[in-house]
Amino acid sequence: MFISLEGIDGSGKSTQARLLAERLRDRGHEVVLTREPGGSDGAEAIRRLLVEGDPDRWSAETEILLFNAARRDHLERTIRPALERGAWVVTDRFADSTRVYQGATRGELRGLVDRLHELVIGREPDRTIVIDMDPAAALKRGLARGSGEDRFEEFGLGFQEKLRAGFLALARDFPERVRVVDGMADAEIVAARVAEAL
Ligand SMILES: Nc1ncnc2c1ncn2[C@@H]1O[C@H](COP(=O)(O)OP(=O)(O)OP(=O)(O)O)[C@@H](O)[C@H]1O
Ligand SMILES: Cc1cn([C@H]2C[C@H](O)[C@@H](COP(=O)(O)O)O2)c(=O)[nH]c1=O
Repeated sequence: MFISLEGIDGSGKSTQARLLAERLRDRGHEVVLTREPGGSDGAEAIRRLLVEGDPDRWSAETEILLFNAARRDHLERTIRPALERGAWVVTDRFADSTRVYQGATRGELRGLVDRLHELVIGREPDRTIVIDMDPAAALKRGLARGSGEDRFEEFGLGFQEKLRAGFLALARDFPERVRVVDGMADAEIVAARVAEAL
C-alpha cells in the first residue's frame, strides 16, 4: 500500500507521516517512511539543488522538470522496490505537491505538470491524506520551528492560502484517492483522524 501525506508548509505532514508509520509498524507491517523532494540518494541531491541557493536559479519549467527527475529516481530506487517486497510506503509529499505548488499556483503550467506526470511518473499513491489547516497557524508553526531550509516558505501567507485552496481542490479532482483531515488539533488527535480516514 502506497500512502502520501500532503498539505501546506508547516501543516504537520512530517509529524503525521511518522505517527502513521509507527501505527502501521505496531500492527506488524514493514513500513518505508520517505519524503519528497528526496527519498533516494539521487533525489536528495536534486532536493539540495531545489531548496538551497539562489531561489531564481531555475525557471518555473526547469523547476517542474527537476521535481519530476527527483520523483522518478525516488519511485525507481525506493518506492517500487518497497512495494514489490510487500512493504507499505508512507511518503511526506508526492506528485500532488507538484500539481499544487507548480500547477495550481501558476495556471498556465498545469498542462505541463500533467503531461510530465503521465510521461515520467505514471502512477498515483493508493491513498492520499491532505492535512488541512489555517495558513496563518501553519506559518507560525514553521517559524517557531526556525527552519531556514525552505526557500518556498518565503512567499508568505497569500501564497499559502492559494496552496491550501489547491490541496482542497485535489479532494474534488480525485475523490476516490484523496481525503482531507483537519490538522488543527494535537498531533495524536490528528493521527487518529488520519487512521480513521484511511
Ligand atoms: N498537531 C500539531 N500541533 C502542534 N504542533 C505541531 C503539530 N503537528 C506538528 N507540529 C509542529 O509544527 C512544526 C511543523 O510540523 P511538521 O514538520 O510535521 O510539518 P510539515 O507539514 O511537514 O512542515 P514542512 O512542510 O514545512 O516541512 C513542527 O515543529 C512540529 O513539531
Ligand atoms: C515535492 C514538492 C515540494 N515542493 C516544495 C514544498 C516545500 O515548500 C518544499 C520542501 O518540502 P518540505 O515538505 O518542506 O520538505 O518543496 C514543491 O514546490 N513541489 C513539489 O513537487
